[in-house]
Amino acid sequence: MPEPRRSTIDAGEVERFSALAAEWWNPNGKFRPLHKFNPVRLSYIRDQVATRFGRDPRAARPFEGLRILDIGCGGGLLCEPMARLGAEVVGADASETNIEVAKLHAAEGNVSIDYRATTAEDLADAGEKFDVILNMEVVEHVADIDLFVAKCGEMVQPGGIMFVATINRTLKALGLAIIGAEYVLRWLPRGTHQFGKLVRPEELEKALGGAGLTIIDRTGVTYNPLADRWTRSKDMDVNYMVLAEKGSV
Ligand SMILES: C[S@@+](CC[C@H](N)C(=O)[O-])C[C@H]1O[C@@H](n2cnc3c(N)ncnc32)[C@H](O)[C@@H]1O
Ligand SMILES: [Mg+2]
Repeated sequence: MPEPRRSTIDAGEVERFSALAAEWWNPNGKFRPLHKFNPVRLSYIRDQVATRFGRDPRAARPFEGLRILDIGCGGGLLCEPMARLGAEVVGADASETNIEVAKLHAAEGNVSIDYRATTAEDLADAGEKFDVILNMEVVEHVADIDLFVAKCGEMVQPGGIMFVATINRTLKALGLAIIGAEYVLRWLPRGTHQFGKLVRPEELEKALGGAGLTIIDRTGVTYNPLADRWTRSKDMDVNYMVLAEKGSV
């Protein structure tokens, strides 16, 4: 008998996000933290993509001609700005409800995005390729991180790049990102993050390496309570982002 096909879907996780789908575009709702992350992650993505692909970040549509996959796109908080920067965007999420919300919002704003309710494994197995993959706040919610990263890696064109944002598995992250954010400040619903599923940078690096990608940049993302703003920092103990590249040979 053939082995059952491995899947990246953790049904409980996908269900939890589907149940909150109406909240995606509410800047003060359950996804407020993602809205608050947007300025820092967008400026990082814009600057890195511009550098790696030789674009002028101040141009009106610097991402023209680039094909971008936003995997685990949720309501499309990153897909829309990517499309506005000129990219051809595929937004994919395992939750059909999220994709419905994302499609409606893009239609209201007249933004063109190819939204699909699917997984990384199905896209990769269909032979899809991208210049840039955004893998933001997803790896800590999948069932099989090595498979997920491997399938995303397969879809990166030689010379292409993948951004990964997640939360480190440290005691500081347990205190700030779980106890602080879910129980004390109530920024996120309780149970959003499970400590055991958080991802250490070296684990991510190993999974990326197995997928033929090398980390070329890394940054911490930390909260500044006085400014109520997230900024880049050297501290990768809690939230962090890495940029990985697939060699062009
Ligand atoms: C925390 S949200 C991040 C949304 C978006 N990337 C952002 O940062 O604004 C995680 C998303 O990943 C999706 N997801 C979870 N497991 C997935 C999988 N195996 N394949 C694709 N999407 C998945 C969930 O449905 C959810 O929308
Ligand atoms: Mg998360």
